[in-house]
Amino acid sequence: MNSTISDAPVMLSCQGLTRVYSEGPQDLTVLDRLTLEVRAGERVAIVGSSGSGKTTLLNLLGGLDRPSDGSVVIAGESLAGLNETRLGHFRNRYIGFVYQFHHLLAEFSALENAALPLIIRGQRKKEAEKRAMGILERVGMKARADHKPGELSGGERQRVAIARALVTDPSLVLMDEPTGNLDQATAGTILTLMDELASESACAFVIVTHDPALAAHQDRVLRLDAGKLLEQERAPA
Ligand SMILES: Nc1ncnc2c1ncn2[C@@H]1O[C@H](COP(=O)(O)OP(=O)(O)OP(=O)(O)O)[C@@H](O)[C@H]1O
Repeated sequence: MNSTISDAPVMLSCQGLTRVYSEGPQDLTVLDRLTLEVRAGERVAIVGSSGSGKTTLLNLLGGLDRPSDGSVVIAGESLAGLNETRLGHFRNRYIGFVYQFHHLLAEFSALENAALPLIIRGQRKKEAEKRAMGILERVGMKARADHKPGELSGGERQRVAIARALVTDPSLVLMDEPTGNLDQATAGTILTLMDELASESACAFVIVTHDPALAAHQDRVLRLDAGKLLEQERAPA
């Protein structure tokens, strides 16, 4: 970790984080007293085999699911203390999500989709769309801004979802395979944008990925194994 990041405030902290699924015939402990700390401006990749619990972890970090035990604290706020309404406001204010299924609204244009978090926050449409257009330009989607998701390719939809996640200037961005649908050149554009945001606005990133190149590009790589996160040794450059 470079010294600027190690001095930065903690943006995300998990202590004793545990998730047990009790729906089946046997309890399944997917996360087992896991610890995680991510600082402002830091980008952390989470890797691990299929079924190791990466999506489960991401859902807990984003407050989309509640832990069986332990805490998630983001920007000093413990998610356990927030009811669903306040959690919704908190998410809109602090967290950007990029999920594999990007959940763009089919009847809205790329621009309207990207502007939506700002509209929800109460910003005027014109201002929201101006800001959204700026981000769409940075992900190479300005020329397609008027198109609806059904008229876009998978990679283009992914870029709109990334623009939507970043439009609010969030403190923490949670990403699940963000470059999964993208060719190398477009993935490179997204990586550059993430680098810029991490340094410009001290945004913290937690990125779940199977892509070794994407993982290696981040400040730290953590492997999820047997319910815990282990620091992964880096290959020498
Ligand atoms: N709602 C649920 N109820 C019961 N078990 C679940 C539930 N969600 C996930 N699991 C189980 O928890 C384990 C972890 O699942 P999870 O989706 O978090 O893994 P993952 O690391 O994201 O996998 P992949 O890389 O394949 O997406 C799996 O064994 C899965 O079957």
